[in-house]
Amino acid sequence: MTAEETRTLGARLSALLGPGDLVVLSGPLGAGKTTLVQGLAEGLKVRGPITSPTFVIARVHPSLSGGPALVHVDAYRLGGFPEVDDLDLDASLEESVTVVEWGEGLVEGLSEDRLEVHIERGAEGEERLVRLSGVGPRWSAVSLA
Ligand SMILES: Nc1ncnc2c1ncn2[C@@H]1O[C@H](COP(=O)(O)OP(=O)(O)OP(=O)(O)O)[C@@H](O)[C@H]1O
Ligand SMILES: [Mg+2]
Repeated sequence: MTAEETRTLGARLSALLGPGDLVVLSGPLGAGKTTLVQGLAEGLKVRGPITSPTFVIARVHPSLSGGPALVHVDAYRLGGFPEVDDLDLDASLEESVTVVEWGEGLVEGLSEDRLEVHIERGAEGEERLVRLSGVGPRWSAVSLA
């Protein structure tokens, strides 16, 4: 899968997402997490650009189409719970789609429901393995195939 195809996957996934949803992205450095968020942003029609934050850890991308905003968080530099709490993600959670890179083990407390997306690099250059799993009642009846 190319980076463009990862973006397309993100755009397709965005069709499943609405206000209140939490997406937790995991996978090693350079796996394609931010690339997938770029696709989500396209699909959600929010204001870009989606970048890998250097200093800013959470960025709000307002909708251009009257839909929910995208809150993009990169928790890579966050040390743990106190810092996550400082971001006040719960304040925007209900009306936004919240997507957290490196959020595993940090943000599960925000919501009983979450969509987990794990991206692994394959053996060759652009190869990627993407695993989706929904947690909680919100996702129990949603087909992710
Ligand atoms: N199939 C693919 N899917 C996604 N990215 C790919 C793919 N093939 C190649 N790439 C390239 O790999 C890089 C992925 O970078 P990206 O910033 O999306 O990763 P990341 O998981 O967010 O990294 P970080 O952990 O540093 O945040 C990009 O340069 C992208 O062009
Ligand atoms: Mg990234």
